[in-house]
Amino acid sequence: MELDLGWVRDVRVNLSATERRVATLPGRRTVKKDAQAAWLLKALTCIDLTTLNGDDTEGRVRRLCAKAARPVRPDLLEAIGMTDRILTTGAVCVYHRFVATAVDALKGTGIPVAAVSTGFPAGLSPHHLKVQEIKESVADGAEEIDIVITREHVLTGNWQALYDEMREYREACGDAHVKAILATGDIKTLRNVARASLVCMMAGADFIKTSTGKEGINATLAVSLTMLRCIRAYEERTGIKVGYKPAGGISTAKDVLNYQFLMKEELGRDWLEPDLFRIGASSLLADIERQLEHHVTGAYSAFLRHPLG
Ligand SMILES: O=C[C@H](O)COP(=O)(O)O
Repeated sequence: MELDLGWVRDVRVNLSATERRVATLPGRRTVKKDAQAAWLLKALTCIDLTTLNGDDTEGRVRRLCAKAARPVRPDLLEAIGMTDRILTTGAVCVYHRFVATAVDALKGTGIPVAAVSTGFPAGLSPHHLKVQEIKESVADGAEEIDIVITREHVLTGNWQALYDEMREYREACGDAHVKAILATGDIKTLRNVARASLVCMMAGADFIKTSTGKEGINATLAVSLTMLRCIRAYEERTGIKVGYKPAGGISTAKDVLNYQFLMKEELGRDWLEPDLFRIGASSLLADIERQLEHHVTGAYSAFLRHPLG
């Protein structure tokens, strides 16, 4: 849609109400036993299994892809009666450099590759290079592109520049889905988070995503509540369902359940599926597998028994 500056400027966020709402969530909601295993298996299908490190190698990316295709040990799946289901993570997320490797490693699995393009994580490369990077990631086979916005546009209130940038990224993605990373830890206020969320959705983002995982503060429940309310408002006004991806620091089964509860309460059942919900995480899968093992055997295993990449 066109940029609706009036809507962007009118947005307000009540900080204390937001904090109160999310503070009560972990105490109010809990799931146990079989229900917990089911929620965790659902969470697993929404993970963008991620490696975004300076020391990434083709070998690590291939190992991560193998894990994405078979995320839970076969004996555990058998014990919980899930052997007839094809369970995979939602995507594998890598730097542009490793897109072709991941596409090759995931051939035949149906798992899409997500690329962090546009000069991730700071997003301060020259604009034409960022657009070019998106095009090259798509040409290498990425079906999803995670772009990073220019935080300066938000911090200076230049909503038109943010909108134009996002529109160009959207266009460069072609048929690939685009997730807009707001880097919420950098843009300081919940009001900025809400405004940036709206602008990115107006400019065509398929998903809005909290963080790169590299900011000082990454995904939080308060930021998530703010972004989910914007997604809800956007759907009410346009009929378009935009997806949500919290990312960065979500590493335990307990964490992810809280995000799932929030999604269900705020947006409903549709937003618990991978087409509208992704979790950007590098180590969460290991804890989910540990919890599933505990569910089956009654004992916790050490993290070293759950290598990812
Ligand atoms: O988008 C994904 C994040 O970079 C992963 O962050 P994490 O390593 O804290 O799980």
